[in-house]
Amino acid sequence: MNQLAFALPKAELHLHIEGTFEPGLIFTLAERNGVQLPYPNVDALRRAYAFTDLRSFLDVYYAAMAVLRTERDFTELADAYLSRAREQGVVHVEMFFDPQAHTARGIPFATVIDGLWEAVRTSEARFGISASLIMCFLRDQSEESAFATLDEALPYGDRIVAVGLDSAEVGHPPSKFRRVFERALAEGWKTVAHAGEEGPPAYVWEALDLLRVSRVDHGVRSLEDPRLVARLRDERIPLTVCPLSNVKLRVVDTLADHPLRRMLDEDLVVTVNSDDPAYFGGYIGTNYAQVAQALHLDDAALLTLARNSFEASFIDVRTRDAYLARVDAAVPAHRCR
Ligand code: HPA
Ligand SMILES: [Zn+2]
Repeated sequence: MNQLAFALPKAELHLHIEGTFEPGLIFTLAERNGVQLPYPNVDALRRAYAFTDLRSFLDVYYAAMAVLRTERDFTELADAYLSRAREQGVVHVEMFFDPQAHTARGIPFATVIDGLWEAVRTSEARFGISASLIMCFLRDQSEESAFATLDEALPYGDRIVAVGLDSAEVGHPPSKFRRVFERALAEGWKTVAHAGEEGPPAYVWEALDLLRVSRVDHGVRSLEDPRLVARLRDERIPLTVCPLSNVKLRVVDTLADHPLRRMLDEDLVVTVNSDDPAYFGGYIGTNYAQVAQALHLDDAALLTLARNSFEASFIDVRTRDAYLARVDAAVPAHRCR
């Protein structure tokens, strides 16, 4: 086992909290809330995890969320992630949540954000992890629905560090949400967006130019466009890459085919993250370890990935420097410098 992959202090920047929903907790909450799932038991649910693309995953991901009903449910979901994340070396997380996936089922926005906030607010003290929230808009929903969600979030503005864009990518370009993101920026939120996961490099350009994102989520298809690669490198725009996710959703055939090493060789500010770890076969330390093995990444490369995660984060400069010092202290100097 690659112990450094787990021991390195890391920031997790691409993590859907609803994607950390483990089968055991799904069925516990289904029973507690009296919700009938379309899967009779854990084994049947796990059999549905044979994904062929992003859409086939999202169908299961949204189905499981039907059991999340109370503030306590959301707190328990986030607590369970934070507890596992600590074991994987996470010291800072900026977690996505999908309010529209809940409000569309009649769960009040306040229930979602109050429940998550309880876990986020107490995370540093209980888990040694600084945590923040990124509110994502579902790109396969309308602009109008995104605006309504933004309005609901305004009273909670200081609990949200950025807005993002997720769900089914192809056919829903960033340009569809230009006006929503303009408003979010005017409200003082930073912006990020999933782009170049299944969608073309043109979507990454749109995310940069129209949504003014601080970083690109996934972005692996950027490599198809040399001008885009040059721009990402020159402007040091981070990419939050999720290797195990890319294999599970068939963005790449195997980890050995993953473009992460090429992205590092291109001097891109690339980070490694877990996306939806309950569904994709591993949390962040496992992503580091497996990609290191498949792509023959040495300790110096893992160190770069961990350092990049803090450079790419939204934490203030002084805290970031303190985290970077912890990263350097975790690596015996003779091993990679
Ligand atoms: O990997 C993803 N891509 C897009 N939307 C998502 N929502 C959860 N995970 C994902
Ligand atoms: Zn994602």
